[in-house]
Amino acid sequence: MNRSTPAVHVDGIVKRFGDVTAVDHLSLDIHPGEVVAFLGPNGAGKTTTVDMILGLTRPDEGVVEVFGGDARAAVALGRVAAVMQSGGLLKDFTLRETVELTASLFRPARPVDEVLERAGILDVADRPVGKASGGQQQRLRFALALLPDPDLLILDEPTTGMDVQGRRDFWSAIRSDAARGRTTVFATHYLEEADAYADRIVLVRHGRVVADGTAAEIKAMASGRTVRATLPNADAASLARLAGVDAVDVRGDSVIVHGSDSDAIARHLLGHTEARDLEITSRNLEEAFVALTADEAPTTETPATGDAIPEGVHA
Ligand SMILES: Nc1ncnc2c1ncn2[C@@H]1O[C@H](COP(=O)(O)OP(=O)(O)OP(=O)(O)O)[C@@H](O)[C@H]1O
Repeated sequence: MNRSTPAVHVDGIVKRFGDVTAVDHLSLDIHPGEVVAFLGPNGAGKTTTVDMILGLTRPDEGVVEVFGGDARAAVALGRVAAVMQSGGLLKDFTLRETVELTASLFRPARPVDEVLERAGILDVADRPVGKASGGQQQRLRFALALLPDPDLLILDEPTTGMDVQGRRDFWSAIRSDAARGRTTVFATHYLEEADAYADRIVLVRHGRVVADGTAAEIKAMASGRTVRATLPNADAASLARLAGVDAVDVRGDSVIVHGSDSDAIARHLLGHTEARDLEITSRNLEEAFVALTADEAPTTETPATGDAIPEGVHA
Protein backbone atom coordinates (compact mmCIF):
# COMPACT_ATOMS: atom_id res chain seq x y z
CA MET A 1 0.00 0.00 0.00
CA ASN A 2 1.25 3.45 -0.82
CA ARG A 3 1.80 5.17 2.54
CA SER A 4 1.43 8.58 0.97
CA THR A 5 -2.17 7.92 -0.10
CA PRO A 6 -4.46 8.50 2.89
CA ALA A 7 -6.87 5.71 3.75
CA VAL A 8 -9.52 8.42 4.12
CA HIS A 9 -9.33 11.90 2.65
CA VAL A 10 -12.18 14.22 3.58
CA ASP A 11 -12.05 17.83 2.42
CA GLY A 12 -14.62 20.44 3.37
CA ILE A 13 -17.63 18.14 3.50
CA VAL A 14 -21.03 19.61 4.26
CA LYS A 15 -24.28 17.70 4.80
CA ARG A 16 -27.59 19.40 5.47
CA PHE A 17 -30.94 17.89 6.41
CA GLY A 18 -33.45 20.69 5.90
CA ASP A 19 -32.50 23.41 8.38
CA VAL A 20 -30.00 21.20 10.18
CA THR A 21 -26.37 21.34 9.10
CA ALA A 22 -25.25 17.92 10.35
CA VAL A 23 -21.71 18.23 8.97
CA ASP A 24 -20.22 21.66 8.45
CA HIS A 25 -17.02 21.92 6.36
CA LEU A 26 -15.28 18.99 7.99
CA SER A 27 -11.80 18.06 6.74
CA LEU A 28 -9.73 15.09 7.80
CA ASP A 29 -6.97 12.79 6.53
CA ILE A 30 -6.59 9.35 8.07
CA HIS A 31 -3.46 7.38 7.28
CA PRO A 32 -3.06 3.62 6.82
CA GLY A 33 -2.70 1.77 10.12
CA GLU A 34 -4.13 4.58 12.26
CA VAL A 35 -6.81 3.82 14.84
CA VAL A 36 -8.89 6.98 15.03
CA ALA A 37 -11.73 7.70 17.45
CA PHE A 38 -14.54 10.01 16.47
CA LEU A 39 -15.77 11.53 19.67
CA GLY A 40 -18.55 14.00 20.18
CA PRO A 41 -21.87 14.60 21.90
CA ASN A 42 -25.19 13.31 20.55
CA GLY A 43 -26.03 14.91 17.23
CA ALA A 44 -22.46 16.13 16.61
CA GLY A 45 -22.42 14.63 13.12
CA LYS A 46 -20.35 11.49 13.70
CA THR A 47 -22.72 9.00 12.07
CA THR A 48 -23.42 11.32 9.14
CA THR A 49 -19.67 11.68 8.53
CA VAL A 50 -19.16 7.92 8.75
CA ASP A 51 -22.05 7.40 6.30
CA MET A 52 -20.33 9.72 3.82
CA ILE A 53 -16.99 7.92 4.22
CA LEU A 54 -18.82 4.68 3.45
CA GLY A 55 -20.51 6.21 0.42
CA LEU A 56 -23.97 5.62 1.94
CA THR A 57 -24.74 9.34 1.65
CA ARG A 58 -23.18 11.90 -0.64
CA PRO A 59 -21.98 15.22 0.78
CA ASP A 60 -23.75 18.39 -0.40
CA GLU A 61 -20.31 19.96 -0.71
CA GLY A 62 -16.75 18.75 -0.45
CA VAL A 63 -14.79 15.65 -1.33
CA VAL A 64 -14.55 12.18 0.20
CA GLU A 65 -11.91 9.76 -1.05
CA VAL A 66 -11.14 6.32 0.28
CA PHE A 67 -7.72 4.95 -0.70
CA GLY A 68 -7.52 7.66 -3.30
CA GLY A 69 -10.80 6.84 -5.03
CA ASP A 70 -14.54 6.64 -4.75
CA ALA A 71 -15.86 5.33 -1.42
CA ARG A 72 -18.39 3.02 -3.03
CA ALA A 73 -15.75 1.46 -5.26
CA ALA A 74 -13.57 0.74 -2.21
CA VAL A 75 -16.54 -0.85 -0.42
CA ALA A 76 -17.40 -2.94 -3.49
CA LEU A 77 -13.80 -4.19 -3.65
CA GLY A 78 -14.03 -5.35 -0.02
CA ARG A 79 -11.35 -2.85 1.04
CA VAL A 80 -13.77 -1.20 3.46
CA ALA A 81 -16.12 -2.84 5.94
CA ALA A 82 -18.31 -1.41 8.65
CA VAL A 83 -20.02 -2.32 11.89
CA MET A 84 -22.95 0.02 12.26
CA GLN A 85 -25.12 0.65 15.32
CA SER A 86 -28.15 -1.23 14.09
CA GLY A 87 -27.12 -3.46 11.22
CA GLY A 88 -30.05 -5.79 10.51
CA LEU A 89 -29.55 -9.45 11.39
CA LEU A 90 -31.87 -12.35 10.53
CA LYS A 91 -33.10 -13.82 13.81
CA ASP A 92 -33.70 -17.41 12.65
CA PHE A 93 -30.22 -18.07 11.27
CA THR A 94 -27.51 -19.25 13.64
CA LEU A 95 -24.46 -17.04 14.09
CA ARG A 96 -22.44 -19.46 11.94
CA GLU A 97 -25.08 -19.52 9.18
CA THR A 98 -25.14 -15.73 9.15
CA VAL A 99 -21.38 -15.61 8.66
CA GLU A 100 -21.49 -18.38 6.00
CA LEU A 101 -24.22 -16.60 4.08
CA THR A 102 -22.35 -13.29 4.12
CA ALA A 103 -19.07 -15.02 3.25
CA SER A 104 -20.68 -16.28 0.06
CA LEU A 105 -21.02 -12.64 -1.01
CA PHE A 106 -17.28 -11.99 -0.77
CA ARG A 107 -14.68 -13.54 -3.02
CA PRO A 108 -12.26 -14.18 -1.45
CA ALA A 109 -13.52 -14.20 2.15
CA ARG A 110 -11.62 -15.13 5.31
CA PRO A 111 -12.49 -18.61 6.64
CA VAL A 112 -15.74 -18.64 8.65
CA ASP A 113 -14.21 -20.27 11.75
CA GLU A 114 -11.37 -17.75 11.77
CA VAL A 115 -13.68 -14.73 11.91
CA LEU A 116 -15.97 -16.38 14.47
CA GLU A 117 -12.89 -17.03 16.60
CA ARG A 118 -11.55 -13.49 16.23
CA ALA A 119 -14.90 -12.04 17.19
CA GLY A 120 -15.06 -14.39 20.21
CA ILE A 121 -18.26 -16.22 19.23
CA LEU A 122 -16.95 -19.56 17.96
CA ASP A 123 -18.27 -21.36 21.05
CA VAL A 124 -21.81 -19.99 20.57
CA ALA A 125 -21.81 -20.14 16.77
CA ASP A 126 -24.69 -22.64 16.56
CA ARG A 127 -27.04 -20.44 18.57
CA PRO A 128 -29.83 -18.72 16.61
CA VAL A 129 -29.26 -14.97 16.28
CA GLY A 130 -32.62 -14.31 17.99
CA LYS A 131 -31.39 -16.17 21.10
CA ALA A 132 -27.97 -14.50 21.18
CA SER A 133 -27.36 -11.67 23.66
CA GLY A 134 -27.01 -8.06 22.51
CA GLY A 135 -23.24 -8.24 23.01
CA GLN A 136 -23.02 -11.49 21.02
CA GLN A 137 -25.03 -9.94 18.19
CA GLN A 138 -22.63 -7.02 18.20
CA ARG A 139 -19.69 -9.45 18.02
CA LEU A 140 -21.48 -11.12 15.09
CA ARG A 141 -21.57 -7.77 13.25
CA PHE A 142 -17.85 -7.46 13.92
CA ALA A 143 -17.28 -11.00 12.55
CA LEU A 144 -19.16 -10.05 9.37
CA ALA A 145 -17.02 -6.94 8.96
CA LEU A 146 -13.86 -9.04 9.20
CA LEU A 147 -14.91 -11.40 6.37
CA PRO A 148 -13.49 -9.37 3.45
CA ASP A 149 -10.27 -8.75 5.45
CA PRO A 150 -10.74 -5.02 4.89
CA ASP A 151 -7.95 -2.45 4.80
CA LEU A 152 -10.31 0.05 6.46
CA LEU A 153 -12.75 -0.85 9.20
CA ILE A 154 -15.40 1.66 10.20
CA LEU A 155 -17.20 1.12 13.46
CA ASP A 156 -20.14 3.08 14.83
CA GLU A 157 -20.42 2.54 18.59
CA PRO A 158 -18.83 -0.90 18.14
CA THR A 159 -18.87 -2.16 21.72
CA THR A 160 -22.41 -1.18 22.66
CA GLY A 161 -23.89 -4.01 24.70
CA MET A 162 -20.59 -5.84 25.16
CA ASP A 163 -19.42 -6.79 28.63
CA VAL A 164 -15.99 -5.88 29.97
CA GLN A 165 -14.32 -9.04 28.64
CA GLY A 166 -16.04 -8.57 25.28
CA ARG A 167 -14.65 -5.06 25.01
CA ARG A 168 -11.16 -6.16 25.91
CA ASP A 169 -11.22 -9.00 23.35
CA PHE A 170 -12.63 -6.68 20.75
CA TRP A 171 -10.00 -4.00 21.23
CA SER A 172 -7.15 -6.47 21.36
CA ALA A 173 -8.30 -7.82 17.95
CA ILE A 174 -8.48 -4.25 16.58
CA ARG A 175 -5.03 -3.32 17.91
CA SER A 176 -3.35 -6.46 16.56
CA ASP A 177 -4.86 -5.85 13.11
CA ALA A 178 -3.76 -2.20 13.26
CA ALA A 179 -0.21 -3.39 13.88
CA ARG A 180 -0.51 -5.27 10.57
CA GLY A 181 -1.63 -2.10 8.79
CA ARG A 182 -5.42 -2.09 9.02
CA THR A 183 -6.92 1.38 9.46
CA THR A 184 -9.76 1.67 11.95
CA VAL A 185 -12.13 4.57 12.47
CA PHE A 186 -14.66 4.32 15.27
CA ALA A 187 -17.35 6.59 16.62
CA THR A 188 -17.87 6.29 20.33
CA HIS A 189 -19.27 7.86 23.46
CA TYR A 190 -16.88 5.87 25.63
CA LEU A 191 -14.14 8.30 26.44
CA GLU A 192 -12.07 5.71 28.20
CA GLU A 193 -12.09 3.54 25.05
CA ALA A 194 -10.92 6.42 22.90
CA ASP A 195 -8.27 7.23 25.49
CA ALA A 196 -7.05 3.64 25.79
CA TYR A 197 -7.25 2.35 22.22
CA ALA A 198 -7.12 5.19 19.70
CA ASP A 199 -3.86 6.57 18.30
CA ARG A 200 -5.71 9.74 17.57
CA ILE A 201 -8.94 11.38 18.70
CA VAL A 202 -11.00 13.64 16.47
CA LEU A 203 -13.42 15.63 18.58
CA VAL A 204 -16.50 16.77 16.68
CA ARG A 205 -19.10 19.34 17.67
CA HIS A 206 -21.86 20.85 15.54
CA GLY A 207 -20.48 19.01 12.51
CA ARG A 208 -16.99 20.49 12.81
CA VAL A 209 -13.66 19.28 14.12
CA VAL A 210 -12.92 21.08 17.41
CA ALA A 211 -9.80 19.12 18.32
CA ASP A 212 -7.60 16.55 16.62
CA GLY A 213 -4.68 14.86 18.32
CA THR A 214 -3.57 12.14 20.70
CA ALA A 215 -5.54 11.71 23.92
CA ALA A 216 -2.72 13.47 25.76
CA GLU A 217 -2.79 16.41 23.33
CA ILE A 218 -6.56 16.73 23.60
CA LYS A 219 -6.36 16.74 27.38
CA ALA A 220 -3.62 19.36 27.31
CA MET A 221 -5.46 21.46 24.74
CA ALA A 222 -8.68 21.52 26.67
CA SER A 223 -7.42 21.74 30.12
CA GLY A 224 -3.94 23.07 30.45
CA ARG A 225 -3.06 22.68 34.09
CA THR A 226 -4.04 24.25 37.34
CA VAL A 227 -1.36 25.37 39.80
CA ARG A 228 -2.57 26.04 43.34
CA ALA A 229 -0.38 27.60 45.98
CA THR A 230 -0.54 29.31 49.32
CA LEU A 231 0.44 32.92 48.67
CA PRO A 232 -0.83 35.74 50.89
CA ASN A 233 -1.30 39.03 49.02
CA ALA A 234 -0.84 37.45 45.59
CA ASP A 235 -0.37 39.90 42.73
CA ALA A 236 -3.05 38.53 40.39
CA ALA A 237 -2.33 41.05 37.61
CA SER A 238 1.34 40.08 37.25
CA LEU A 239 0.48 36.36 37.37
CA ALA A 240 -2.10 36.89 34.62
CA ARG A 241 0.63 38.38 32.40
CA LEU A 242 2.72 35.17 32.46
CA ALA A 243 2.88 33.38 29.10
CA GLY A 244 0.05 30.92 28.57
CA VAL A 245 -1.89 31.91 31.69
CA ASP A 246 -5.61 32.20 31.02
CA ALA A 247 -7.12 32.48 34.49
CA VAL A 248 -5.98 33.64 37.93
CA ASP A 249 -8.17 33.28 40.98
CA VAL A 250 -7.20 34.61 44.41
CA ARG A 251 -9.10 33.03 47.30
CA GLY A 252 -7.94 34.32 50.67
CA ASP A 253 -4.33 33.18 51.14
CA SER A 254 -4.54 30.83 48.15
CA VAL A 255 -3.94 31.52 44.50
CA ILE A 256 -5.15 29.32 41.64
CA VAL A 257 -3.45 29.87 38.29
CA HIS A 258 -4.65 28.08 35.18
CA GLY A 259 -2.58 27.92 32.02
CA SER A 260 -0.88 25.86 29.35
CA ASP A 261 2.63 25.86 30.86
CA SER A 262 2.39 24.73 34.46
CA ASP A 263 6.19 24.38 34.75
CA ALA A 264 6.67 28.06 33.95
CA ILE A 265 3.92 29.05 36.39
CA ALA A 266 5.48 26.91 39.13
CA ARG A 267 8.96 28.30 38.43
CA HIS A 268 7.65 31.84 38.64
CA LEU A 269 5.74 31.21 41.88
CA LEU A 270 8.70 29.52 43.58
CA GLY A 271 11.40 31.80 42.17
CA HIS A 272 9.77 35.20 42.33
CA THR A 273 7.14 35.05 45.07
CA GLU A 274 6.72 33.65 48.57
CA ALA A 275 4.41 30.89 47.31
CA ARG A 276 4.47 27.50 49.04
CA ASP A 277 2.46 24.23 49.09
CA LEU A 278 2.31 24.04 45.29
CA GLU A 279 -0.14 21.56 43.79
CA ILE A 280 -0.40 20.94 40.04
CA THR A 281 -3.42 19.14 38.57
CA SER A 282 -4.78 18.46 35.11
CA ARG A 283 -8.21 17.54 33.85
CA ASN A 284 -8.95 14.04 32.64
CA LEU A 285 -10.24 13.29 29.16
CA GLU A 286 -13.86 13.41 30.25
CA GLU A 287 -13.46 16.91 31.63
CA ALA A 288 -11.55 17.92 28.49
CA PHE A 289 -14.37 16.52 26.37
CA VAL A 290 -16.98 18.48 28.28
CA ALA A 291 -14.91 21.67 28.09
CA LEU A 292 -14.24 21.37 24.35
CA THR A 293 -17.75 20.38 23.35
CA ALA A 294 -19.59 22.80 25.62
CA ASP A 295 -21.93 25.10 23.75
CA GLU A 296 -19.94 28.19 24.70
CA ALA A 297 -16.68 26.66 23.41
CA PRO A 298 -15.59 28.20 20.10
CA THR A 299 -15.87 26.13 16.92
CA THR A 300 -12.50 26.37 15.27
CA GLU A 301 -10.21 23.87 13.68
CA THR A 302 -7.34 24.46 16.03
CA PRO A 303 -4.32 22.19 16.04
CA ALA A 304 -3.78 20.48 19.39
CA THR A 305 -0.74 22.47 20.34
CA GLY A 306 -1.44 22.81 24.02
CA ASP A 307 -1.35 26.58 23.93
CA ALA A 308 -4.74 27.06 22.37
CA ILE A 309 -7.06 27.19 25.35
CA PRO A 310 -10.67 27.71 24.33
CA GLU A 311 -12.61 30.43 26.03
CA GLY A 312 -14.85 29.16 28.75
CA VAL A 313 -12.22 26.72 30.01
CA HIS A 314 -11.14 28.03 33.36
CA ALA A 315 -9.77 26.55 36.50
N1 LIG B 1 -31.73 11.59 7.89
C1 LIG B 1 -31.76 12.68 8.66
N2 LIG B 1 -32.75 13.59 8.57
C2 LIG B 1 -32.77 14.70 9.33
N3 LIG B 1 -31.83 15.01 10.23
C3 LIG B 1 -30.83 14.15 10.39
C4 LIG B 1 -30.73 12.94 9.62
N4 LIG B 1 -29.59 12.29 9.99
C5 LIG B 1 -29.03 13.05 10.95
N5 LIG B 1 -29.74 14.16 11.18
C6 LIG B 1 -29.41 15.24 12.13
O1 LIG B 1 -28.07 15.61 11.89
C7 LIG B 1 -27.39 15.86 13.11
C8 LIG B 1 -26.17 14.94 13.23
O2 LIG B 1 -26.62 13.61 13.43
P1 LIG B 1 -25.63 12.38 13.57
O3 LIG B 1 -26.47 11.14 13.69
O4 LIG B 1 -24.63 12.42 12.47
O5 LIG B 1 -24.91 12.69 14.95
P2 LIG B 1 -24.02 11.73 15.87
O6 LIG B 1 -22.84 12.53 16.26
O7 LIG B 1 -23.78 10.43 15.19
O8 LIG B 1 -24.99 11.53 17.12
P3 LIG B 1 -25.14 10.30 18.15
O9 LIG B 1 -23.96 10.36 19.04
O10 LIG B 1 -26.39 10.67 18.87
O11 LIG B 1 -25.25 9.03 17.35
C9 LIG B 1 -28.42 15.66 14.22
O12 LIG B 1 -28.95 16.92 14.54
C10 LIG B 1 -29.46 14.77 13.57
O13 LIG B 1 -30.72 14.98 14.16
